[in-house]
Amino acid sequence: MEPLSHIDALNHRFGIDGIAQIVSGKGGLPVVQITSPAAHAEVSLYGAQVLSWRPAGQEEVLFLSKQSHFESGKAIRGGIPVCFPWFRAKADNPKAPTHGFVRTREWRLDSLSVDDDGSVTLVCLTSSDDSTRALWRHDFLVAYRIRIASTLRLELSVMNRGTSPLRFEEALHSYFRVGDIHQARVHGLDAVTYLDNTDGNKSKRQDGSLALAAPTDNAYIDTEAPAEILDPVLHRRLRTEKLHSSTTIVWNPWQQGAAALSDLGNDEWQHMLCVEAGNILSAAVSLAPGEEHTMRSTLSIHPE
Ligand SMILES: O=P(O)(O)OC[C@H]1O[C@H](O)[C@H](O)[C@@H](O)[C@@H]1O
Repeated sequence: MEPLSHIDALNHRFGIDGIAQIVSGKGGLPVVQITSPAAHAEVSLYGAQVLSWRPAGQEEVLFLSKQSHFESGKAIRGGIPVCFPWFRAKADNPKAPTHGFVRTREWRLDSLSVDDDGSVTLVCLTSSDDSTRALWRHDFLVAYRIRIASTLRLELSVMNRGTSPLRFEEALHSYFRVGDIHQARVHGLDAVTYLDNTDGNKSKRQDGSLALAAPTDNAYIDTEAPAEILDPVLHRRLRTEKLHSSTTIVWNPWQQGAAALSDLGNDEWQHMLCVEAGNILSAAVSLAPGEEHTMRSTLSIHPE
């Protein structure tokens, strides 16, 4: 008998008839496709990256670039990349991959199940090996629990499996689809201090809701509160709630930044907005040997 292909073997072990199957996605990367009465979703095992989430009766919530690479060694532009164990460039090694190494490696699918309430949960794992130790010397296990329903709940758990303390940054780098970036507003950050990465990380204070009008790369600090994107064009409000995340990053490269990104189409920046749950910069997380930290982000969509 012929050995099963990687995708067939995953399906054989984890597929759920009529609800979840593993398919060969773009570039041959394995993708878990979920179709339940509550939502449709796609999760790439490469990066454990949610690429699509469409609650029943709603339009697609996430932005995915039409020009994205789908290729081993390159990041997928869009959906919800997982950034770990550093965010942006690695402070002591500018040659290391930006946002860490877990978004450019295939994760292991650990379980796929339907819960009593009809929601579908998958758990993906990744852990230290020689290739990660070459970039970051620590021993770790990351478990990512993705619960797909009319809300999308993401829980990223990091465990220190080594014998010395470790310190890491993390983010769930959500790319949201918006009708028109010029008309979208972010609520929930009023009076919050942020570090403006387009201006040497100068400390500034948000006054009222955020309307973007230029390249924006802000790290809002000490913010555990929910944020909402109001989208008058798509007539919806996207709410992001979080737990054990004290940084909210808001990013849009604007026209000039987008022009420098080969994996983003010319006008696509007008239809995306990143509002990310994270712990970065001085909010990096420290774990003693054996300790574990879980950050949660819950997304929901509401008509306006
Ligand atoms: O191009 P990438 O490596 O995916 O990063 C895209 C962006 O991600 C985050 O939002 C950072 O705050 C930005 O500084 C960065 O430019």
